[in-house]
Amino acid sequence: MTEFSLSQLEKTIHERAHSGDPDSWTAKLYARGMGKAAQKLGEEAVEAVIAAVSGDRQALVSESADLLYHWLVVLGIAGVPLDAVLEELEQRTGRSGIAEKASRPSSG
Ligand SMILES: N=c1c2ncn([C@@H]3O[C@H](COP(=O)(O)OP(=O)(O)OP(=O)(O)O)[C@@H](O)[C@H]3O)c2ncn1[C@@H]1O[C@H](COP(=O)(O)O)[C@@H](O)[C@H]1O
Repeated sequence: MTEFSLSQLEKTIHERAHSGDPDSWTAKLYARGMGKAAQKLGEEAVEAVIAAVSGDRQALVSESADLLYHWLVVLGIAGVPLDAVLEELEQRTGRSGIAEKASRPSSG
């Protein structure tokens, strides 16, 4: 199990975005703005879908990494912290009733 976390990547993205390093892909994406970053997010999502339906496990791993990176860039440009998304997901675990339904004995 890796120690790496999305929270760590979010911090790296924030640092690189404001680094002024001309070799930084993150800084370039931030400079090009939300339109380009969102386009890249969409492209990576499509590539992940293609990998999934074609059964290419290694490509799915790689495209998923690209997808998560570009998703964090889009969140960063939008000024939405990763924590806001995690809190939303956390709330849904209580709101959906899925856990309650799963623990309820079947009536049939
Ligand atoms: N996880 C990533 C990551 N995943 C993908 N990419 C980059 O995303 C780009 C997407 O590749 P594409 O071939 O789709 O894009 P392209 O064809 O070059 O671009 P367009 O023609 O679409 O404009 C590549 O340049 C990849 O290097 C990433 N760039 C950076 N990171 C992380 O961000 C950190 C900081 O990176 P820099 O900002 O480059 O220092 C790195 O240490 C990594 O942890």
